[in-house]
Amino acid sequence: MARPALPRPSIAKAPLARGRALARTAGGGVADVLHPLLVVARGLRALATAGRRGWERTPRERRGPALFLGAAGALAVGLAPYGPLLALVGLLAAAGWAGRERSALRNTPTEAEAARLRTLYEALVPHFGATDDPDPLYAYARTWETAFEEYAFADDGRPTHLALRYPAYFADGDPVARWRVERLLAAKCGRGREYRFDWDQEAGRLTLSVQPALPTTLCAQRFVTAPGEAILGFTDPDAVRRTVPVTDLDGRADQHAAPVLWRTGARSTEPHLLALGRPGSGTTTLLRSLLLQALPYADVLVVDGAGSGGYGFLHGRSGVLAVESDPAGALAALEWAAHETERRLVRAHEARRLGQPAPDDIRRPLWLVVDRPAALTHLTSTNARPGPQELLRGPLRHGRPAHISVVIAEQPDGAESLGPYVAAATRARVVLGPASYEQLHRTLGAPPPTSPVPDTPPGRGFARLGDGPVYRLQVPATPDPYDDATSEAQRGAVLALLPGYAAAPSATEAVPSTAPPPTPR
Ligand SMILES: Nc1ncnc2c1ncn2[C@@H]1O[C@H](COP(=O)(O)OP(=O)(O)OP(=O)(O)O)[C@@H](O)[C@H]1O
Repeated sequence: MARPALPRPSIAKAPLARGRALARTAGGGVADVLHPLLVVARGLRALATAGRRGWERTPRERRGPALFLGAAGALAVGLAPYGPLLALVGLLAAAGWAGRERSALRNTPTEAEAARLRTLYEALVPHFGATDDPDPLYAYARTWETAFEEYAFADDGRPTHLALRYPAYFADGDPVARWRVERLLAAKCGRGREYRFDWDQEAGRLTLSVQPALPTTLCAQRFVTAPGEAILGFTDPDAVRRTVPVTDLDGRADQHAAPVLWRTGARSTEPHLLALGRPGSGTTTLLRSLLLQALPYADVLVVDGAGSGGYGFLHGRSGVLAVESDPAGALAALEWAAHETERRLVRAHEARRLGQPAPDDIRRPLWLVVDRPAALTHLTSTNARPGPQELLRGPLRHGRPAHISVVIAEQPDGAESLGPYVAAATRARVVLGPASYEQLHRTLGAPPPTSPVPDTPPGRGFARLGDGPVYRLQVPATPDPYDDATSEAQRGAVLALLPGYAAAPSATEAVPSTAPPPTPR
């Protein structure tokens, strides 16, 4: 990328160099005198940040008691003889320790570590250096100490933390320029790990840190959510403000996890969801998880375009209108959904005209869950009936006022054939499994917060709701209970969430298997 030319210095070089040396000596002296103060200030800042993070991570219901305990402790210290003085000394000691710990990030590196830092620095010169800068931060003639402020290494010698300064003229607002630097650092620091890059644009500082894997020990269960809320999966504790109590696969209860919550319904700004993932990445599992969460308060209609059979366990359950996995039935179900959307809109409109509340038969939410609609597109040409895309249009366009949520799962190569309408109407997005930076950026509309890695466990990916931030995501395990490979514990967990069988006549009969007339319910 063309870098803007820098203004040429207007003063002579020798006086400039002398002045710079003088400034450096004076700066060094002042830094020595102020060093203890700086350590304490840095420690105070670290303590404040840790306190804020701890507070954000504390579940709301525990904040009251925590506040009470804190206030009681402060009162006890205030009333004790010499209490405030001792507290101040303690605080300064703790700040000194925290500040000292932080500066330990910059211990003298071993020879191998120094070589690694030198390699990193030199690799960054083409990106951060500029030939017309008279005093460049990055140049082959200089050393890494000029730009690297903090670093830490794992036992295997690979960097786990790096904080560096970059020049003001680097285009840090340009995602492509940033991505080039991130890709380079991820490659040089060691592939196969997930790196997070925090660009402090105001200070011109970039921090790289290795991200721990998201826990994969959560399985389907009754989550504490409001009607209309669905948990897409779980993310980093510091990425969201809310936590929910969960029980993990080992049966350990009383834990809290950070959910990525998707709000559906009439007030949702992202009423429909699109999940993309390569085969085996876990999109069917995500859909199963969402269906089990929706069933307590909504009717669901499942269209299994690929005919995977992964939803068979839902057949006949209360609230399950139909599970269609053969192409003809799938198209008929989509046609029914299109008519049902119209019916709901007409009924809502009538009620509004008469000044009455919305009638009961349109209030119960309907979830239209479509797994791999692209597999159905070939039917359009042979049957001369509207194809899945056209049939999805009504529910996608009018779903919100009609209380209809559409959830679509597709493979990345099939997403192209879904057409622009589906892409425009699905503002809640999930990408599961391995995906390139470009794919993630294109699908989510924003760069991922961490460098993508080639090997991810099933159900691992990224999620974005509308214009919000991009979250790392791990979907809770929700296997097909009729699959032989499913463990007893997971089978029991899924079956426990299923509603009872629908009383005869089954609601399934509401969904005809041929092109239907509008069906009043
Ligand atoms: N969140 C998860 N936690 C644990 N295992 C998972 C998760 N998601 C998927 N799996 C496992 O990965 C495998 C593939 O999952 P799934 O069938 O959901 O993938 P898919 O993307 O729908 O692929 P396909 O289209 O091939 O069915 C299954 O064995 C499933 O149990």
